Amino acid sequence: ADGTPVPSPNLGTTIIQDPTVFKDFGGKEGLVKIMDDFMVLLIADPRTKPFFDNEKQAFIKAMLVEQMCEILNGGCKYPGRDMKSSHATMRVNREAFNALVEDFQLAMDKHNVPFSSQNKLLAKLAPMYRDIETTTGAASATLVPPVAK
Ligand code: HEM
Repeated sequence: ADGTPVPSPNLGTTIIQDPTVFKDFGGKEGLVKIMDDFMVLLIADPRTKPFFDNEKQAFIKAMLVEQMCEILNGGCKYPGRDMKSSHATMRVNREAFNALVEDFQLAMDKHNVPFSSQNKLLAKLAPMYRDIETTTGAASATLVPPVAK
């Protein structure tokens, strides 16, 4: 009733109300560019390459754009799955999670997103480790359990 958007149940967090943050990301166009560079970094990074060097990268990028756009109150509606179910078939550990966050910071730096706005978004993403980290052991992008031939 007060005009506050209702967060999507799959978003994993609440949205950022301050509209200057979305502007600092260059709007949706800016997010598309950031995710393009982010994916390049993820594939160049040996810690994350096994997860992203596959045919799903375009889909994942598109989902990330919608998710970040909605979190930044950019008028998008994230259509993807929740964080727990979309990462449940992998073994993501703390190292892999931190590597992804580092690479995302590099991508945001490259696009001159002010540090304060980077941190506002990162504060929303950081608690998602609870749903995304699936192991305290070795990381692996192999489906669990293995798919029978
Ligand atoms: C805060 C951190 C993260 C966010 C916000 C995030 C977000 C997302 C989103 C929105 C999707 C698409 C969901 C869907 O399928 O509908 C996805 C899928 C995926 N994510 Fe993440 N993710 C994060 C961390 C990670 C990490 C640390 C890894 C591995 C190192 C990872 C690997 C993947 C992979 C491989 C998929 C595709 C899964 C599939 O479709 O089979 N993600 N993620």
